[in-house]
Amino acid sequence: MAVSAAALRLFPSATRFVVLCGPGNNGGDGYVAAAALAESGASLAVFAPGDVGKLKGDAARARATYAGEVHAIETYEPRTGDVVIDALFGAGLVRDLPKAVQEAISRVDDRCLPVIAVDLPSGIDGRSGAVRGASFTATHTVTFMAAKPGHLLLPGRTHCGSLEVFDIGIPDRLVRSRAGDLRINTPAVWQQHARGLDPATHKFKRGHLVVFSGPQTSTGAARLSAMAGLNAGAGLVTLASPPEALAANAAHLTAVMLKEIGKAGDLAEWLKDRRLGAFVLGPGFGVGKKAREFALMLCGRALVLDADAVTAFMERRTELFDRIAAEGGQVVMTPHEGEFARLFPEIAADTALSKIEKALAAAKLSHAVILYKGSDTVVAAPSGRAVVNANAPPWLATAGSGDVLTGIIGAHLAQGMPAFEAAAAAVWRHGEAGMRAGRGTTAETLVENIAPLPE
Ligand SMILES: NC(=O)C1=CN([C@@H]2O[C@H](COP(=O)(O)OP(=O)(O)OC[C@H]3O[C@@H](n4cnc5c(N)ncnc54)[C@H](O)[C@@H]3O)[C@@H](O)[C@H]2O)[C@@H](O)CC1
Ligand SMILES: [K+]
Repeated sequence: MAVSAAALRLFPSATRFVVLCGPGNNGGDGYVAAAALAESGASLAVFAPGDVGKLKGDAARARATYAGEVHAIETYEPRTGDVVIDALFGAGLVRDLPKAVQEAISRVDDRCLPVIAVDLPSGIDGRSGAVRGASFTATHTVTFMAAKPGHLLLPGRTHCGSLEVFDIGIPDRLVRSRAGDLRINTPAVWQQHARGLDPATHKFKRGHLVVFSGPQTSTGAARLSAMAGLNAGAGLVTLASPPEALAANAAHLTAVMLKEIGKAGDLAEWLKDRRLGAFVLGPGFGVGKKAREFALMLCGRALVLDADAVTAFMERRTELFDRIAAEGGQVVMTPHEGEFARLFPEIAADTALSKIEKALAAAKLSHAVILYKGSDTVVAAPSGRAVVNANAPPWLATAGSGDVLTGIIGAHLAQGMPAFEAAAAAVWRHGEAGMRAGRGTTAETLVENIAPLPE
């Protein structure tokens, strides 16, 4: 009923609704929608692959509700004015689409016909968002109970069009028990921890964030993180700079403070100050021994390891993971796809795993919260909790955008948020900042558009 209502609402001027029904319960949903459309008086045609007699159980009962004729899918010739209702495969897709279905998809694509997908666009794997052989690209998708990973993870998300989640009366406790510790990243996930941050409080209580600068010729990335940290609410931000980059940094800083930290010895001395609440290491820092030394010294604190600080451990990751486990700090790592593959090559190469499962495996192995970046960023904790982010506009993919994100995480850690919530809230705020900054945003305008945490 929800599918037929969406079809009539979205395409009142359709000359014909074409319902494509598959061999399982997704097809069953299609027959129920077809019966409802027929009852409304709409012009209608139904096509199905293979032998309809094979339908079993609920799908067979659903088939019986539709009294009209069912044609072989091979005979479907798309016409201008058709609106396709794709009820071929949903949650039960287990392998690549059959040839006859792939051919029907390409005929529909050639005509650029609008498609309404039932549950998932056929061809999209609901668990991973992967395309199995081919897939419809829907204008609108009607799913039931809850969004599935395949609606949010790429490339699945780009095939769904607008997503409608229709409540079919399954109790929330059952949905939650099946979803486990997986959520869409909304403020509800971390707001409880954000509420504790009182903006009226003393600047030391709002947390002191330290960002490490790279050498003289690559200082910009760290300054972006530092500025983002300040705008995101850290009370104090200090840029820790090697001596040769002090002048370059000083020329560009006002509210952010500057401190000379050259060697590991300087850092060891400075770390005695427990008011230093959180640390950002990696943006523009340089890949090498110094990055490793600094990171290992910081594993017991609240720490974001990004970019070069992630890559630096490519061949010596056990050293880092063991230290994180031993020191028990609040550590967040923020790899993009390339960095993820460098640090977790065996996990990255496992094609059976979804992005969520990859992030969870990496979190477990590293003992850190993993923020696996992309337009479908996943944040995963060693405990098995995970969120998928969905508010990021595509124009966030701009130079320096990741450095801004890192700074926001740092600000949250400095204010005492636990690592998972700090990372999830930062991804969300970063997405919001991108929306506020609008198309054509640069990293600088992104920093200016970081809004206060929602109340
Ligand atoms: N609680 C639920 O599970 C609900 C399910 N519903 C509908 O039921 C659907 C899931 O039903 P099913 O589990 O029957 O799964 P599907 O209808 O998605 O497909 C399963 C059928 O297709 C076959 N199949 C899978 N991949 C194939 C491939 N590549 N080539 C050829 N055949 C293939 C399977 O052997 C099986 O016969 C959902 O997507 C949704 O539309 C809804 O009616 C609401 C409630
Ligand atoms: K479908």
